[in-house]
Amino acid sequence: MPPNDTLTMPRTPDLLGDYEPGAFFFTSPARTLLARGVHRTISASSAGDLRRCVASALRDAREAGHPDPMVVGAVPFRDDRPARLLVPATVRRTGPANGRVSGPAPGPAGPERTGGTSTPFTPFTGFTGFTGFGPVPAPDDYLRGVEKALTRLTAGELTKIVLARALDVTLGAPVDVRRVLRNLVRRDPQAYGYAVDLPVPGGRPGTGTRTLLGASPELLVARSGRRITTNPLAGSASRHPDPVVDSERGRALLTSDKDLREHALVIENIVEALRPYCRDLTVPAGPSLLSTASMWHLSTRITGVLDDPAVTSLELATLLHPTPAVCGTPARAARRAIEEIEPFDRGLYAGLVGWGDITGDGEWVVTIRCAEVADQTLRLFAGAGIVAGSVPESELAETTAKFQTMLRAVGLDRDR
Ligand SMILES: C=C(O[C@H]1C=CC=C(C(=O)O)[C@@H]1O)C(=O)O
Repeated sequence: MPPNDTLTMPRTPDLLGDYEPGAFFFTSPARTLLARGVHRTISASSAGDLRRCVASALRDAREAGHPDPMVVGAVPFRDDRPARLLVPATVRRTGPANGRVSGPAPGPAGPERTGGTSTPFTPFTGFTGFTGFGPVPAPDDYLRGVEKALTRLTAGELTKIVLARALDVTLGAPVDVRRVLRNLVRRDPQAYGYAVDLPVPGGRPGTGTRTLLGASPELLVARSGRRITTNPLAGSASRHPDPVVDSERGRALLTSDKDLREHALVIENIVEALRPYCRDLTVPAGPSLLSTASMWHLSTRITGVLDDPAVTSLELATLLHPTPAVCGTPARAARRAIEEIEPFDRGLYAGLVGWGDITGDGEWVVTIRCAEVADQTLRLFAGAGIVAGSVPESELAETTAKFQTMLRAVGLDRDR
């Protein structure tokens, strides 16, 4: 057997291969989950209500004899929008998804990477042609939105804001959801791949006609017993197919004053939020580089030990959300400015997606590098952090680069 076969040999069970629309799929560097069926849906009207509803749904499920009560799904960016969380009927778990390569993936020589790494630009072929692209807002309007944000930054109303845009893509045939998910996971093996079944008006849960798909590089929080980990990202540069240029971009990001400030605001906010909950918080002195197939990011991996083991992963996640990596500072002013400037509803984009079990353990990642898929259409989302000194054209280019994660998984790789 050629030595490389060990890298692609199917593991059993192959949960990625078994995924069908209607199910919940989540994969992290530690594990893969495939959840099917609905034991109970969770409806809540606020974040506090959500925590209570989840805790009681898990207790009820155990009392009803459920062998493995767990909550899975996604929580939206805005706390006045409904979450998409449920206790599934069955959950299968295994190690990292089929096709993941253990250890660091090969990449160009260059800056040290302490986060995950991916090799850039592996094309996928065989998709049906597309019939249309619709950016929301139009690129010129996004530039004007960034200008508005810069005015508010100068006026001192804000220190940072994340402005996003959407991209509507129409294909010539229904989207092959299974295939797009497989491409996302294989292309970014260090990322958190996910698929969440979404409600359709009048439809039953689990029917699989609308799906949120993505591959997020950003861990909001994971809890394993008392140990917690968070890995905020902020500060970005796009990858380049030439390894020398690519490495140079990573190196430049590590010393970019604007990106380091953008990153530091996120870390300060998260550390401040976690301190009261942790007896021990380990925060690296400065960021390192993390890469996806499309992007370089500044990354800080923070670990801690919980004072109170009763605090669940979902409680921690909703405590941190929305971090300045998706919203801004001060949070309330940033949220208001986002509502005023962005001409679309973020929905589940920039929220959290993951799982939590009855012990309180779980993994929740930031819902980015994603798209809502329905029939022949996809709505992609991408945002960029704006601080004093941001250049509108660069922020537009950054969102274009972030769209590439989904576009390439669909077999499209033109800049939009
Ligand atoms: C908001 C997004 O990315 C966040 C995560 C990493 C880097 C970011 C940045 O540099 O702006 C964003 O904070 C997105 O991908 O839509």
